[in-house]
Amino acid sequence: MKPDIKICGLKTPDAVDRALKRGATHIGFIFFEKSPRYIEPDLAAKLAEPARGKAKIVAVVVDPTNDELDEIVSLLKPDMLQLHGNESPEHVLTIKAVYGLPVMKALPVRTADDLKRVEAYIGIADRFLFDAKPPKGSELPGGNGVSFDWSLLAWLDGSVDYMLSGGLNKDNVADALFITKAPGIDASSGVETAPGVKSVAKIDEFFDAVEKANAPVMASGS
Ligand SMILES: O=C(O)c1ccccc1N[C@@H]1O[C@H](COP(=O)(O)O)[C@@H](O)[C@H]1O
Repeated sequence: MKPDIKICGLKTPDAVDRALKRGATHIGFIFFEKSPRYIEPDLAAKLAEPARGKAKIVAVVVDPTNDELDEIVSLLKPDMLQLHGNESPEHVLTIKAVYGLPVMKALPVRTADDLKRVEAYIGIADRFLFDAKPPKGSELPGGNGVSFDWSLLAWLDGSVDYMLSGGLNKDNVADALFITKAPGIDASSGVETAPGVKSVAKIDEFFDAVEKANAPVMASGS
């Protein structure tokens, strides 16, 4: 089945346009100030306009304060919040109750033990996003361009809805899909020429690779 595809960390109209034209189901904006992909909420709102009703608009936040969320939600009017910090299940519940938006909870993964944290969010998070643990010294909780051992996801109960992220690019996405059968995938630095600089050519190559991975295998004829 064709996975949902999220292109994250968008900052320009041409990158938004290309992601939409290629069939992105989700587009993400990063509201973490230390990130090279950080965008002001009012600019994100303008960029997101062409996506309304076509792709889900995702606000990516990290241990957000109420003031931050108030501003982002009122300006951007996202379809979904991606919580990419250490938000507890209780905090996720509160955020959902206050803003009435679905939440995708990001969890960092390095070992099978890391996936045990899923349980605490079942029935609370609407979806999970599994990302690699940040490398030592990185100031970013996500967007580091590193992958984890995808075979770990075989431990998951099939009912867990998630997006796979972490270093996905045109060269590895077919393997990632083959190994995980992920219901969603998320790419950011893998479609950039430099940190925070999206490339329409790389977005195209990424979608081409996903389409190729999903193409039905034709039986060899006569
Ligand atoms: O991209 C960022 O800078 C970022 C900052 C803070 C939280 C999350 C961030 N990005 C998320 O991480 C995944 C994986 O990124 P990558 O593909 O490994 O570069 C990305 O898709 C965002 O959802």
